[in-house]
Amino acid sequence: MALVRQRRNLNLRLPLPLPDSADCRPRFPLPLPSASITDGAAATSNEIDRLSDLEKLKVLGHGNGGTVYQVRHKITSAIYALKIVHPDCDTNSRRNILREMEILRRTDSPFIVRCHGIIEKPFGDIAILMEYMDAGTLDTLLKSHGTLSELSLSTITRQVLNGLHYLHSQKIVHRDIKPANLLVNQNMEVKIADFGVSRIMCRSLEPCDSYVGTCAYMSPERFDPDTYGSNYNGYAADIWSLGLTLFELCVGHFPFLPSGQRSNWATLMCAICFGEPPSLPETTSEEFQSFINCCLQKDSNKRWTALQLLSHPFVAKDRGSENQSEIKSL
Ligand SMILES: Nc1ncnc2c1ncn2[C@@H]1O[C@H](COP(=O)(O)OP(=O)(O)OP(=O)(O)O)[C@@H](O)[C@H]1O
Repeated sequence: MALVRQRRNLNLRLPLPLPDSADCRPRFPLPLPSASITDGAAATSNEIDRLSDLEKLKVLGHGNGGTVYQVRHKITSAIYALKIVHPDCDTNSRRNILREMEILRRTDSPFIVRCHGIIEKPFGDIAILMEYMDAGTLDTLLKSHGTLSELSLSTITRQVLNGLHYLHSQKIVHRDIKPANLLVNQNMEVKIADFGVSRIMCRSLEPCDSYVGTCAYMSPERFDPDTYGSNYNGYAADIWSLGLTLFELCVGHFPFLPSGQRSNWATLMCAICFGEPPSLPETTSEEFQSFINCCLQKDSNKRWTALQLLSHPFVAKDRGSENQSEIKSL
């Protein structure tokens, strides 16, 4: 039975806990992780361990089981994103947040959204304090600014690949790569977020339960492992999802569906498993078409890894300076 994620607007009545409650102490002493990385994230004290030190400014969005707020640290005035999950959320949402906490505690990369603290009240709310990404997600960018140029996509791709290569080297599979889970800031830094359905692999050939994540971005081997690569281990599936994500950011609609058309789960699954992988319009460069082709190999064994893709001509050339003026206009 597929565990396809559904968005729900939960009625979350979540006032921040009262000041100085001993219950608000984090179970994991901060910093989380080491503060030695200089990635442009807001400077943080070593211990932001009280929700009462944070002032809510606005709601940034709602996810499964929780709400993300923009908050200001009252002492340093630094701005963060705070994800609060209500204790009454369903078991699935609670499992997802615990998984997300576990992964955020382990990760330390400029290409992964940084966690500045995890604050838990026993039997109460769980809050994750993250760096604030001030330009939203690639999904919101697509909706507000339209499709992205190849130059921007190349810069975005390099960053996401670096993030995926880092995660995969740590034996973490994301399992839900899509535009809405790639956060972006005004410097056009792109970071992977939302580890709610991610998985830490213990053994390299361990199979992964395939029916989690967002159905539309799932790879053929997640539906049919025997036909499309014998063993679903998740790493290659992240690359497939990246390919579809870039495709969507380039053409403006989900690749397996013509613009504006909606589909059900079964139709999508048939298109992914039995149809040809989508091809980019001929107006795009050969390099980009080749890159997408390397990501969207239906046989997962033929799909390139994140490390291999980092040397693909579409991303290998750093066009950062060329890209600056374009980025500023976004
Ligand atoms: N670090 C952040 N900086 C800025 N905005 C953020 C940050 N984290 C999340 N958001 C915003 O909050 C929204 C909700 O995020 P959240 O991770 O709770 O859920 P989601 O990814 O949208 O859904 P779900 O977790 O159910 O898949 C995001 O879509 C994004 O717009």
